[in-house]
Amino acid sequence: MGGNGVLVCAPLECETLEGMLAAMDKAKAQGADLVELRVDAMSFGLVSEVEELIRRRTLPAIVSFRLNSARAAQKHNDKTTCLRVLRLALELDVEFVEMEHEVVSHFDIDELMDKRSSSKIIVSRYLNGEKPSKEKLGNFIASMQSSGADVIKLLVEVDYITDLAPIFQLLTSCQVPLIATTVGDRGLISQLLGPKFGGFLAYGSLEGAIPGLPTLTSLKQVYKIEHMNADTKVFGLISNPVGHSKGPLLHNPSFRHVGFNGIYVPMLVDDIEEFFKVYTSQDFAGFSVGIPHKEAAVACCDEVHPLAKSIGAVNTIVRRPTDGKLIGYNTDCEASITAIEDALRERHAANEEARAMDSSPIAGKAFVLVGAGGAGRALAFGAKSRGARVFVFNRNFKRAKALANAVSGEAVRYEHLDTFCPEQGMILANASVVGMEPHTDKSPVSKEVLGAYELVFDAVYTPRNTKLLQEAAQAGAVVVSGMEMFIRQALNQFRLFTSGLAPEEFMRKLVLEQF
Ligand SMILES: O=C1C[C@@](O)(C(=O)O)C[C@@H](O)[C@@H]1O
Repeated sequence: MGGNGVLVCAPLECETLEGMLAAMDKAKAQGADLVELRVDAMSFGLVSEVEELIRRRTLPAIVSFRLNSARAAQKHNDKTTCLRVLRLALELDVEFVEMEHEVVSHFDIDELMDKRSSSKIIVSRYLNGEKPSKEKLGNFIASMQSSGADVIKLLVEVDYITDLAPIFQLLTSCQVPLIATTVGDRGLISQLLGPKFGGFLAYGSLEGAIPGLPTLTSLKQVYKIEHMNADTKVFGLISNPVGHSKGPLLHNPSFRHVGFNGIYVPMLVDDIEEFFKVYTSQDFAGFSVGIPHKEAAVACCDEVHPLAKSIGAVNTIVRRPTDGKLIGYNTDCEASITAIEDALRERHAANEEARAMDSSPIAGKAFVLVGAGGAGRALAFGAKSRGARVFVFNRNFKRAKALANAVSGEAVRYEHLDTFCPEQGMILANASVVGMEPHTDKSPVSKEVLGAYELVFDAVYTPRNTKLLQEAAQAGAVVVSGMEMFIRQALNQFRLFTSGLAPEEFMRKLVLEQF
């Protein structure tokens, strides 16, 4: 158990007794404080197997026998068996016994309550297909509370991250210990932020076992939720997809390194405008913005920094503590352009043809940009500000044209990308998602034309060495990984999040050693 009293619980669903015991040992090794034994998952013939499981448990346990699930219907589990198992668990004095509100009657609950000595009773309810308003959830809680439960649990299916807001409000206000857990990828932050809002426990899965749940190792090592308290400021990456981001691995340890009480979580957001309508509290203090929301983010801000405004894309938002206003910035532009400049300067210095340090090594060069989304806009404006001639390629030609016009550049049809070679020594920058995990066998540009480029940059950073960069290196170009842009944009973002702190050496070391 951590400093805030929050328990980390691993739900285990194995068919065999030995499987359950092995999974329990694993959960223990990965830092779980307790396990939820979903005994309805076991294909046991005898209740004696459950008895053995409980007796041989190596961690405190919740014994749960769900009847209200698709699996229960398949396995013909019935209420009589369920009650037998729960009675047995109480007789064996297991730490927690969980029963479903919609299955077990008040009469059953009373009977089971009478049986227990020190076990705590969790009464749970599964809500699917209903949009969970705060009122609705509150009503369920009130009726569950009247059963005399020690702990109440809500299992909610969420379609959008905004569905979690009423759950956070309830966690804060509920008078009885409350567990709120969710089903679906959009619910991930309910477990990561639960402890901040007063949740009784957080669920973590064994490596990769349950989609939508954080892993036990990430709860323990990345988020360290045991340190979280009501004052912890929430930061997050608003993106879709979001799972590829290394942001949580970078920002969370860095917050701890500088002693800043913050947590940085992935936020799988479908509609950014709706997101900011719902999450208005000062608890949600700052955001990174990723694909595909960077352009739409501009309109969500109350104030936008002039650079971000001219680019038309925001990748960083800070909620101003004094008045709650959302202020938008762009840290991608300087990050990507300085990464390219530094690599060229290094190359020129090595070749002893160094130019005057005060002019950009990009000045006057042909800058070929692939992708006209948020990241592409930042690169195009950055290149233009350094005096480059910008050529924009984008699958949607209209967007390519609009961006090219904005930077006095030229839009070229996407079909010509593989043969485009007006001169030698150009710079190529990929700002599209082509080549990003899981599509690592793809490259936006064929290798035959790469010899025309002096430098190739890829904004994709997962993987660090994309197919494009591998082929560019083979063709003799200087290559700059998106990881360099990632770290630089994150450093400035971190300064904005924390009002000036940025442990550069620490953050660079993390990226080098752990990613
Ligand atoms: O483009 C990126 C990458 C990012 O989306 C991420 O993957 O963590 C975070 C954003 O701030 C940044 O602009």
